[in-house]
Amino acid sequence: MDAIVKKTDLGSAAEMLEPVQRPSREEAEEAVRTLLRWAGDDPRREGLIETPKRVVKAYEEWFRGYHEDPGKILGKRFEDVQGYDDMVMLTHIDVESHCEHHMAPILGTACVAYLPDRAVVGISKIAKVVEAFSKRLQTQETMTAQIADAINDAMAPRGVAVFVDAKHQCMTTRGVHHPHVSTITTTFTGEFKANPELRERFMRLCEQSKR
Ligand SMILES: Nc1nc2c(ncn2[C@@H]2O[C@H](COP(=O)(O)OP(=O)(O)OP(=O)(O)O)[C@@H](O)[C@H]2O)c(=O)[nH]1
Ligand SMILES: [Zn+2]
Repeated sequence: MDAIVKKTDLGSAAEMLEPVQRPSREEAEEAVRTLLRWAGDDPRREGLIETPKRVVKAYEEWFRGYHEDPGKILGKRFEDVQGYDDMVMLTHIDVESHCEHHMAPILGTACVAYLPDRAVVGISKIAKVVEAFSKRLQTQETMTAQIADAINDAMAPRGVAVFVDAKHQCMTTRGVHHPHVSTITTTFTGEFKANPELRERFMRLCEQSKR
């Protein structure tokens, strides 16, 4: 029987390991040359000469979330909102991530809502938090939970709701080849978790915004 790998096991195992050393840019480019040879091509041919450099630059963009701190992003709050205490919700937040199993793109959208407790944050910061977690190697479940946790920890709102709908290219372009499958994940905290009506309102607004 296959072993069940729990995140907690991985966490404690990872804690015992030496911290990973970030390779130099040259080493990263050399790794790309190795993969090009593995794919069956010749990294010395003209069209591929600059490819390692471009791939490493693309990685900086796709994985920049490792260098972003969601707590800091959400650090500035506004209290002068005339007592507004209803849901603040963002829809159609683009999600461009990569799966941690195959490093293949995960493409979709997110809806995020929170119930403020006195203070709100600049709405762009919510989109930035989604980016900070999506620009990493992810599973959709982890990313969804991390977005909710970060908002919860930084703002202590009365509740957070996160909905992610995405396509995994490791499933659509390879493996099982199901090109139309979408994966939906949700995380609810606080009042969203406790109150089904509130949760349904969030889900309805999410669905409506997709039409
Ligand atoms: N739970 C979860 N699974 C994911 C996610 N992204 C990809 N996967 C799945 O992770 C699994 C990895 O499975 P493995 O059996 O280790 O690898 P594999 O043989 O390449 O899997 P196949 O994709 O089925 O060919 C696959 O079932 C993927 O569909 C994700 O965000 N969440
Ligand atoms: Zn995958």
